[in-house]
Amino acid sequence: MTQLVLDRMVVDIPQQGAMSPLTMSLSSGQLWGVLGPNGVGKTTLLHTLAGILAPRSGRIELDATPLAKLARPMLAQCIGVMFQDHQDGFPATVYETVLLGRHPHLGVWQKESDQDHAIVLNALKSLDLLALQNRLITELSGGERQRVALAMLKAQQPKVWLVDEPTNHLDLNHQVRAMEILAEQSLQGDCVVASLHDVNLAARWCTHVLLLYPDRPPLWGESASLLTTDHLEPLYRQPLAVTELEGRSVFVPRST
Ligand SMILES: Nc1ncnc2c1ncn2[C@@H]1O[C@H](COP(=O)(O)OP(=O)(O)OP(=O)(O)O)[C@@H](O)[C@H]1O
Repeated sequence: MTQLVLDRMVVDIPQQGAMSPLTMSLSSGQLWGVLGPNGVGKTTLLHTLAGILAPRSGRIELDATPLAKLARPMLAQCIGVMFQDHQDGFPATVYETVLLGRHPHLGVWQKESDQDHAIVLNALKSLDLLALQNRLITELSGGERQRVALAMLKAQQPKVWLVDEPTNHLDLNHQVRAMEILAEQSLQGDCVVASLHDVNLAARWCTHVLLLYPDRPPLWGESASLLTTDHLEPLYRQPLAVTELEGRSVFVPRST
């Protein structure tokens, strides 16, 4: 059982006043959607949960150990991060890039094992990338590059997944595939946290949501109770209509 515990944790958003503290637990088996308008701090929150940025105040613990005290190799094995922008430092192939996901699990001089290669092939297959495995990542489309980033994260096999806008650039079929992979991982016992702009993807797949408002305290809890027009209209400052489809809520913008 993996648990990321936030105790009165305040995200340090540059040039902003004090944000409301978050006291919550993110656990194995949960798929969290972080929702909120542009600039509210979703990416900054994910970077803070990854230990890349320090919180302004409060504590974050991974399985009862303060994040700041976890050794870097352990952090790299346990927490996987997918950033919004992918910086391609050098022209590696798709296969080589996904293989990098295995590196937190290898010793300094250790070569990748047959098992590592099998994990990489499985990740490539899941993201529909087998045919592209020998292509240079610098020559891929935005959506193909996004799928490589997700495959690399899958190959890493972290216990905690922090993914920033996982469906960015993806066509409808691959959006569904990406959300299915995140849901599968949470069902297999990982803790998954994804920032999302599509409230309908959140309603379909997320078990829990964290709603970050620019002008009122955040709300968090089970998706079924929080994803309502009462909570979402002030979140986006957008009137919404809601309907039921296949037993789920579907939100549509209304004209003002
Ligand atoms: N390096 C930086 N220096 C100064 N301000 C920054 C920096 N990075 C982010 N910010 C500011 O911090 C705030 C939160 O940014 P963040 O990227 O976390 O928002 P977000 O909710 O992920 O937005 P979006 O939905 O547009 O991706 C924004 O006002 C942004 O302008």
